[in-house]
Amino acid sequence: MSAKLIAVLPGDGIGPEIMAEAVKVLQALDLDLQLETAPVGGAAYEASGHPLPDTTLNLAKKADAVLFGAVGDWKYDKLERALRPEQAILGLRKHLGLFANFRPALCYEQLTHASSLKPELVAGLDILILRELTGDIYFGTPRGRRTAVDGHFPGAEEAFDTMRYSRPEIERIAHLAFQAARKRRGKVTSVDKANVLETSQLWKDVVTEVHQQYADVQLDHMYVDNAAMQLVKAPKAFDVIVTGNLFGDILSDEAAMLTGSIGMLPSASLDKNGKGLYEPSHGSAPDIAGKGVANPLATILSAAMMLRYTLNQPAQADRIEAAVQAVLAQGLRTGDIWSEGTTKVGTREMGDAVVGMIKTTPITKS
Ligand SMILES: NC(=O)c1ccc[n+]([C@@H]2O[C@H](COP(=O)([O-])OP(=O)(O)OC[C@H]3O[C@@H](n4cnc5c(N)ncnc54)[C@H](O)[C@@H]3O)[C@@H](O)[C@H]2O)c1
Ligand SMILES: CC(C)[C@H](C(=O)O)[C@@H](O)C(=O)O
Ligand SMILES: [Mg+2]
Repeated sequence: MSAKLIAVLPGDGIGPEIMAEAVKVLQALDLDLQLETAPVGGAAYEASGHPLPDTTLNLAKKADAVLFGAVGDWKYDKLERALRPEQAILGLRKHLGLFANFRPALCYEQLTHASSLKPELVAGLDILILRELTGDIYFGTPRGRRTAVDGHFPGAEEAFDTMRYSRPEIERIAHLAFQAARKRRGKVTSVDKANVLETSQLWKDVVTEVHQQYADVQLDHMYVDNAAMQLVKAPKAFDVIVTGNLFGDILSDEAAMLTGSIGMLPSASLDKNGKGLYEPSHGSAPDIAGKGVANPLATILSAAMMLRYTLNQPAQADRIEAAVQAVLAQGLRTGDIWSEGTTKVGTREMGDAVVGMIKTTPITKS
């Protein structure tokens, strides 16, 4: 069988630092992978004038899977929107049809005390946020600037975006949510703002209809403001949360803190055939970039998701996840998850420790 092609897109800020560690981990597994790196985001803009050059997009399309770091930097905030680094990840999601974003929030036993919540609230936490990724106000048109003709300030400059969802877009993500719940604890919470937004009312109606095909799964609906509150009040009451693009973006960052740090939250963004892009849920963290202190575990765990979901190597994914847990059990911590009595290490040391653990605990190939 020929080598699987992985597009490696490190990006900006801490992106190259965390990606180097994930690549080391993949190389430590005895797998037939061909890793090809390409610029993306601000790095690509500097090199070629566009955050998602055709060469990078074509590599991503051709590859069996994409491993993505992070993009963005404050210095690009004044660029016209189409040229900003964030358009690279939005463009990849759109062009590759990556509509289903799985963001599992797991609180590892060793990190119970790293969460900003009381340990008993997060101990054993295992929830899955399923975020719709190619619709909603992120991609709706029209959008832009204009002169207000009504409202509180007619004649004033105003900006507008369009929130939209179509029935099939909601149906396909709802099916995935119920199917995921079947393999877990059998409960889906659909999060919306149907008390105000028509988009959300359609979301709620369609999720309810699709639920009729999954009588064995429990379905609850929750408004997003309440969901934000319940996530910090009683996070373990959730199993699968399914929601739209904007609410999912916000709730997944909130859920990250239940696990100890945003540096722990991996993600998989899948198309209808299971092909995917894998990236940490966090951004390029310009405030700590270049210092060698970023937590590489979300990216390393994203590589594990890639092995499980797209490359059909579940045993190798297990191996990475077990190595991460073993390293945490040894007491190694990057600054974001450090607590009294543990050992603070940098990005590279953390990656080296995971690689070392993988090499000393080999398993049979899947
Ligand atoms: N998918 C992506 O590429 C992606 C995702 C989110 C934000 N961004 C972009 O990243 C830039 C910075 O955004 P932001 O500051 O709002 O969010 P961020 O996620 O980059 O950082 C938020 C906070 O979390 C910390 N943090 C993030 N990742 C960390 C890690 N691995 N280890 C330790 N600490 C970590 C940062 O230091 C910062 O204090 C912006 O340009 C934004 O648009 C990109
Ligand atoms: C960088 C930005 C476009 C992106 C999003 O909003 O989807 C990020 O916050 C994420 O969560 O992946
Ligand atoms: Mg986000």
